[in-house]
Amino acid sequence: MRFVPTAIAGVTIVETEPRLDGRGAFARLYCPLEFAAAGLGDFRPAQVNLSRNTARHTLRGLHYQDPPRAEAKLVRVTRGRIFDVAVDLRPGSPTLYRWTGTVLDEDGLRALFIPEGCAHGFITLAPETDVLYQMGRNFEPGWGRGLRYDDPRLAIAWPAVPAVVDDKDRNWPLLGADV
Ligand SMILES: Cc1cn([C@H]2C[C@H](O)[C@@H](COP(=O)(O)OP(=O)(O)O[C@H]3O[C@@H](C)C(=O)[C@@H](O)[C@H]3O)O2)c(=O)[nH]c1=O
Repeated sequence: MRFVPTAIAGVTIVETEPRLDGRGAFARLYCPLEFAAAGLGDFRPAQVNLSRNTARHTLRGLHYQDPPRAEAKLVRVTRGRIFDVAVDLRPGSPTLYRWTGTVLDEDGLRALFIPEGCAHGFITLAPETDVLYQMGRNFEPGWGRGLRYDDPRLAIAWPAVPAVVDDKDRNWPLLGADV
């Protein structure tokens, strides 16, 4: 596996190194030892979730959880294509409130690791897009928090105008004027 850093410490593109043969390929997608060796901490997926998105330009996010329920996630696409975004919310971080984004598509061989303390969201770039998440923590209702995908203080350069957005995601609070 190859771990490619982004502009935000810990937010990491995880690439696989498939072994090809006459049948096709074999690829390792996750390994706790390799994650730890890459400096990503003790990421141990507790749940695996599927997000199925019917329409192109469906936007979900930006979602995070505060301590003590902060959660890391490893995100990949098994069908279709997304622009995947992480926002740094860690107090004291030199990249606080900065965002980074990358395209993930259905070859499934590239994933984005989002560490605890960062918000996450995506927009689909194709219809019928499936996003598979490995989550570092079990789902507990009531701990979910959000940022507005169109918050002018984040100024995320989404590659398309969102066509489908849940009311919940349209109504997260904007960041304060002091940010
Ligand atoms: C996140 C989650 C939701 N649910 C339920 C709650 C609700 O009834 C339904 C849909 O939940 P949501 O509206 O929160 O789904 P969604 O808006 O897709 O939430 C997801 O967005 C992306 C951007 C992420 O990063 C994920 O971690 C997650 O927050 O599924 C679970 O049962 N388990 C879970 O882990």
